[in-house]
Amino acid sequence: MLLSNNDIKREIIKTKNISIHPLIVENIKGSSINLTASPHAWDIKTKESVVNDKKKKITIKANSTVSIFTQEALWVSRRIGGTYHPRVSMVAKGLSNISTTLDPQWYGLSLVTVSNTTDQDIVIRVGEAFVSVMLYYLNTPATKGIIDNQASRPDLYSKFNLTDDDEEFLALQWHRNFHGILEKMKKSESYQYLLKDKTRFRRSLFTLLGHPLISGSIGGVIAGAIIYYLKMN
Ligand SMILES: Nc1ccn([C@H]2C[C@H](O)[C@@H](COP(=O)(O)OP(=O)(O)OP(=O)(O)O)O2)c(=O)n1
Repeated sequence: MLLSNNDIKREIIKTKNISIHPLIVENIKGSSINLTASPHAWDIKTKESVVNDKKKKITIKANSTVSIFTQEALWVSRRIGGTYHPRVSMVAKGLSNISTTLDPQWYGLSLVTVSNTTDQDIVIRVGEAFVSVMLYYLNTPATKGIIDNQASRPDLYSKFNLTDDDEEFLALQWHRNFHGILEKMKKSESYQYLLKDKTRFRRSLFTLLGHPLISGSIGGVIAGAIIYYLKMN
């Protein structure tokens, strides 16, 4: 089942299935969450950084491909999986599709690779939302402990020529473990803001009654009560 904005917000508040830091509430859309570009990005051919000196712009040269780290680190539990998609506004500029997967139990930054299919350079601003993640509840939880990849993908970024800044950021511990992401998120103003508003994201009684297990149980209790009443008379 695809998560709506209310599902995502509710899960973030509960901290049992999703954590994200930094949490930008405006980037939670109807049925996805947008992730933003960090100042850590490289051309996959030259291996060099494609971020300008002021750390404000990422330039994707004509017909080239770059890997960009998201600013956000994400953790999902065994009950959630996801898919990465480009934003329509990015595709309209001539950037390629991004169709990759988010495994249950993943934690870390995302390294998103995107190609410029045009013969003109394309700029992504640092902090600009450039990829959407759609999240799904899994029918049954994935097997505990199966995580194929290391947090924030050192297997992939170690191939690039990292600047001092890149090295410093990628060595930070908070985005490399589940607790670090959770603790940072919980202390953030945006999390506190969501928390204050939490009653808005609770499942309504109507939605809960629609759940097969709950409606079945209520039906059973009512049927039992009727049978008991009829027997007594
Ligand atoms: N654009 C993306 C998509 C996913 N991931 C993270 C989250 C995923 O849970 C994890 C693993 O994704 P894949 O399994 O697709 O990675 P690989 O291509 O390395 O495959 P495999 O795990 O089979 O080696 O990488 C990422 O950093 N950037």
